[in-house]
Amino acid sequence: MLDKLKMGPTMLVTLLLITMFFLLAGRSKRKSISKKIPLLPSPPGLPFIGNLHQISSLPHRSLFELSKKHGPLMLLQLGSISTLVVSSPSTAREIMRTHDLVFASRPSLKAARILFYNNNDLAFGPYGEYWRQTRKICFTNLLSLKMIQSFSLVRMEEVSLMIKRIALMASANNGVVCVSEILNTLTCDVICKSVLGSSLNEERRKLLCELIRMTSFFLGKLSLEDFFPRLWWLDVLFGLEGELRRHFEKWDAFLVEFVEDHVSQLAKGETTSSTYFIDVLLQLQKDSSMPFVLTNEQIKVLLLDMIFGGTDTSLALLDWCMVELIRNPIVMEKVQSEVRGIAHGEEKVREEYLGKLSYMKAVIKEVLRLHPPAPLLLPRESLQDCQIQEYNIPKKTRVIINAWAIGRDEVYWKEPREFKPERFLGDDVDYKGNDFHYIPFGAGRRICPGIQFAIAVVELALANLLYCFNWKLPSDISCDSMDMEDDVGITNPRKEKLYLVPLAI
Ligand code: HEM
Repeated sequence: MLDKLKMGPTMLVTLLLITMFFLLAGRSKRKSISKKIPLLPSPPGLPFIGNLHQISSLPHRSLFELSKKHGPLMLLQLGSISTLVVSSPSTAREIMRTHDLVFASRPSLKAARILFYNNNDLAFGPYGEYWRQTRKICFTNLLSLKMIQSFSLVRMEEVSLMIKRIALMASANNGVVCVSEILNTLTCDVICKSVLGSSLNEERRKLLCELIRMTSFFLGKLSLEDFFPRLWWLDVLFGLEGELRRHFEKWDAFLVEFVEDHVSQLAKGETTSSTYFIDVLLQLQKDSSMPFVLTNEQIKVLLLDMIFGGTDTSLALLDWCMVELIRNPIVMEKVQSEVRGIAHGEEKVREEYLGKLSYMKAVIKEVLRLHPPAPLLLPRESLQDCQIQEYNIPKKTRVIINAWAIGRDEVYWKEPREFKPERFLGDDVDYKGNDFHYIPFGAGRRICPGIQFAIAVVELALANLLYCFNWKLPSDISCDSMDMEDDVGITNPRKEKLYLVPLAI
C-alpha cells in the first residue's frame, strides 16, 4: 500500500546505494515502460526510485498537487511499478464504470498478503470466482438490509452506553472528555457485537484497538517488495517481514478463540439462530448447497475484513463530524435544532427518527466529501490491456483513485475547501457509486459493501451526541489552533485526538 511512504535512514541509504547499482538497468526499464505507454503524462522521476520521492507520508495530498501539474490521469513510476493515478470524476468513471471489469482486481501487496491470510479475503483478494462467491455471501448473508435491521438493538444499547460513558468521563476529568476515545470504544463495540456476538472487556478491547491501529499502519507502510519485487529479501533483512508475521499471529490468536468458542456452542446446540456474522458463517460452512466449503481460515479472514473494514473508517468519519461541527458553530446550532425538534421529549434519538434528519445527513455527506476515511480507496490492478482516452494501459498496471482530490474538484464543487452541508440539500447526489464526483465508498464492482451498516451506526451516534449534549472546546484550545492534518495510514482519522467539554442540556 502506498499510503505511508515513511523511509527510515537505513532504508534511505540502502535505496541510494542500490540506485547507483541499478542505474543502467533502471534506465532501460523506464525506456521500455515509456514505449508501452508513450503518451501518458508523467512527472520526471529519478533513476531507479522513479517518482517515489515525490510522495509524502500523506500521499492523497501529494498526489493531488502532482495531478494539478500533470493532469487527472498520470502515470507514476513507483520503484519498478507503473502506477496510474486517477484524480477527476471523468477519469474515475472510465476506471470504475466503463472499464470496471478490467480494473476489478487488487494488486498483491506484502502487508495485505501476510495479514489477510494470503489475500484470501474480500477486500484485498484478486478478482475471480472465489472473490465473487465471498462478495455474494457478504451481500446476502452478512450485510443485507435484514441483518443490519436485526442489529438495531445492539446499536441503541451501545449508543446509550456511550452517552453514559461521556457523563462519567466528564465528571472524572474536570468536564473534559476525549471524544476520539469515546468514539473508538463505540465503533469497536458495535462491530464486535455484530460480528463476533460479544462485547469485549476493557483489556480485550484495548488489544483489538491496537490490532486495528497497527493493521492500518502496516497497510500504509513502505514495503520494498511492493515497489521493487526483486528486493523482497530486504524486507526480511530490515525486519518488516518478521513484524508483519508477529502481528498476523496476534490477529489469528484473537480470531481463533471466537471461532472455537462458537463452534463448540454450535455443537452443543447453544446457538440456534444465525444472529451474528460468526454464526452465519459457521452455519454456511455446514450448508451442503454452498458452491464451496468455507474453511475455518476463510471464516477468520472474512471476520477480519468486517472488523477492520468497519471500525477505523466509521471512527474517522464520526471524529471528523465532531471536529467540523465544533469549528462551524452555525452549522452545529442548525443541526442540533433539527435533531432536538424531531426527537423532542424523548430520552434518546431512536432509529425511526433518523430518516427525518435531512440536515444531519447533509452534514455527514459533507464530511465524507472533505475527509473521505479511505482517501485513496483501495488500490486496483488491471486484468488486461485497455485503452483509456487515447492512452494504452497495459495489463497489471496498478491504479490509485484519489477520492480526496475528486471531492475537491473545482469543476464539480463550488468553493470546494469550504465546509457547507447546504450544498447537499435538495441535491440527490449520493455515495452509492452513481456520482463519480463523490466516491467516498468507491464505485463499481469493488464498491464498499458496508455502506448501510456504517451509515446506520454513524447517524445514530451523531444524532445522540448532538441531542444529549451541547459541546464546547476546553478553555485552553481555540478553533484556530486545532490541527486539521490527517493521520498517516490506509485510513485518515485526524492526527490529533479531539477533546471537548460536553454540557448536559
Ligand atoms: C464510513 C465507513 C466506511 C467507509 C468510508 C468505507 C470505505 C470503503 C472504500 C473506499 C472501499 C474500497 C472501494 C473501492 O475500491 O472502490 C471499501 C471496501 C470495503 N469495505 Fe468499506 N467503508 C466503510 C465501512 C465499512 C463497513 C462497516 C464494512 C463492513 C462491516 C466495510 C467493509 C468493506 C469491505 C469488505 C471492502 C472490500 C470490498 C471489495 O473489495 O470487494 N466497510 N470501503
